[in-house]
Amino acid sequence: MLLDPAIAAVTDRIRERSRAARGRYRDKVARAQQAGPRRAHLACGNQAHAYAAMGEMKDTLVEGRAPNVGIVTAYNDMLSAHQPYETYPPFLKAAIRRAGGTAQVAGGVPAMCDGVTQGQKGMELSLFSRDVIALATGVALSHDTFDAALYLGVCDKIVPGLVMAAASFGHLPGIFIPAGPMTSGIPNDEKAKVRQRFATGEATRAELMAAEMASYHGPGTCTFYGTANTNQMLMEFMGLHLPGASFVPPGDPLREALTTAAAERSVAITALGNDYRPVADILDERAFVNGIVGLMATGGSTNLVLHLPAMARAAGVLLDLQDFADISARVPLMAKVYPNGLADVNHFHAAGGLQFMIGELLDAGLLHGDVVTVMGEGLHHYTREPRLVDGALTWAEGPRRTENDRILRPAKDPFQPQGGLVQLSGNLGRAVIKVSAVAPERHVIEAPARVFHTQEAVKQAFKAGEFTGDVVVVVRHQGPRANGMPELHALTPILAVLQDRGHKVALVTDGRMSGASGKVPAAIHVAPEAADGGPLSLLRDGDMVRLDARTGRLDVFADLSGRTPALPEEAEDDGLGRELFAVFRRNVGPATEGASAVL
Ligand SMILES: O=C(O)[C@H](O)[C@@H](O)[C@H](O)[C@H](O)COP(=O)(O)O
Ligand code: SF4
Repeated sequence: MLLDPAIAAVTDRIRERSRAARGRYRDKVARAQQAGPRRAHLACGNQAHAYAAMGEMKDTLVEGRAPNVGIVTAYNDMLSAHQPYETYPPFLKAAIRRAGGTAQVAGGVPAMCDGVTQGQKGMELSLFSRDVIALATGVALSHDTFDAALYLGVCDKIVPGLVMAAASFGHLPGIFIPAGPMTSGIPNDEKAKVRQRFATGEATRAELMAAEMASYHGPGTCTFYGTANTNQMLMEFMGLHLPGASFVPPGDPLREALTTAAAERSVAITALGNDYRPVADILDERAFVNGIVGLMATGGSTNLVLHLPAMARAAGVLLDLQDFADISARVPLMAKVYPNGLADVNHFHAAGGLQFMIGELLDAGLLHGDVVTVMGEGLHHYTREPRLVDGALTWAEGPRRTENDRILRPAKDPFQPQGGLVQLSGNLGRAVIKVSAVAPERHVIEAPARVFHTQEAVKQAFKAGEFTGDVVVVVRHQGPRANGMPELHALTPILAVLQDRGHKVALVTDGRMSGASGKVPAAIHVAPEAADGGPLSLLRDGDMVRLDARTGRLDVFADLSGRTPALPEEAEDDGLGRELFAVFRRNVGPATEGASAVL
């Protein structure tokens, strides 16, 4: 199928914009490749230290002919999605040994659960933790004894941080290994309703706790289509998972077979063999365009509008918000998974999932098919789904029709003709809004502003009954330089209550929202941020603000000239590590470029 002209034009524009940066990147990768097999240039002492504790693998390692695979793991018990990784390293090592290689845990990386820190002080470290993960992965791989890497990570900032590092070590082949989604609990929508009833005092704390525990009830990724599951989609659309690996639950025999297969594949695609697949050959402008197409077609998390530019820049690919806007304008919304609908990722997967979508989008010419992937040449590999036949893993032709058109639709008969994310611009700056989860009649909101500097202040105003009509809630000084750009998802229940009362409600912030945020229109990632003197800092209560997702405008109808910028209250260090991240706040770039302090 010929590539759609609009997708081709965006790709050409990115390729042209990135030409110099991508050239420098490819030169760097070539230098690393010329250094030859990764251990040939290490001194005896370096190698002795590296292998000292490797037991039966030691001789093979010293001999130096078998591929050595570095495992980078984001295991911890705090993220339900990462808890299954506890047992992965010995399992992977055994599989790699059977495949003729050796393996070492190169290092661990930190992982923050945004569900644990949501609405708490820790959330101010969340976005910066992505860069910390990239740095920690760099520390792990800097031992430089590896011919390939396996990346164990699923959630919000973990996959982006790992990809930033995998691209930086682009001479190494790399495969991302997921652990799979939690089995379905109570519907996400039911949980959200109990939260709203708790916010209005109609539900007890005991009822709320029971609903939360019935929603988040076991190992695996939370089942809403938030940032973590959007990451899983990206890893298939960009060719860094094995096909169909994303949504097989932990403990399923197919899960174990896919993990084994990824281990075996990592041995097969090193420079020591004859199917060398370095990450640098996979992560080019076409892979990132394919990722953005998947983001739009699935109505994925707004956080990827921050993460993808940082991931791409690590590979010498320069993305702009206009690239997202142009792809969103061309790609249909094919999936309705919470918060965009009532289904969860398990239902989505059962309806046909990513394999159905990739097939549809390839047939529609909306994806680059001629790409390099860890599975082989071409994205067509990702239209196939894994099966266990007589105990053996095989890939079969994936579904070519949806099993549930209330969850998943063909590209020719989508839920919406355009993607879920819209760029806004106007006299308040640039912003992003996720419209796939917002009712069409709420795509334009014009109302008086109420201006706040913290989420807590909004909650206090709600409790005091101060919201009695249409309102644009402005929460400023939440940008990367101000306090690390936290998610303000804890405001969702009270904003939804106001909306359900019949008020026109919108949120405008230089902060961000969760991938699980949904039905209330929110203009987020406003840049320039208030802490950088952006117009948000000049807003006052009562200013008339208009958020228009149809025309892509964000404006205030007031003369801001002559106003003095409002400064936030000085935040005090709180014993939760805030002071350790001052260097990130000082050096972080704008949200429009991915809000990174390292790239
Ligand atoms: O971007 C995301 O997907 C969110 O960061 C998500 O990972 C986070 O955990 C939410 O807070 C979960 O939703 P609740 O807070 O509503 O449980
Ligand atoms: S999806 Fe969010 S809440 Fe769930 S484990 Fe991952 S980070 Fe935590």
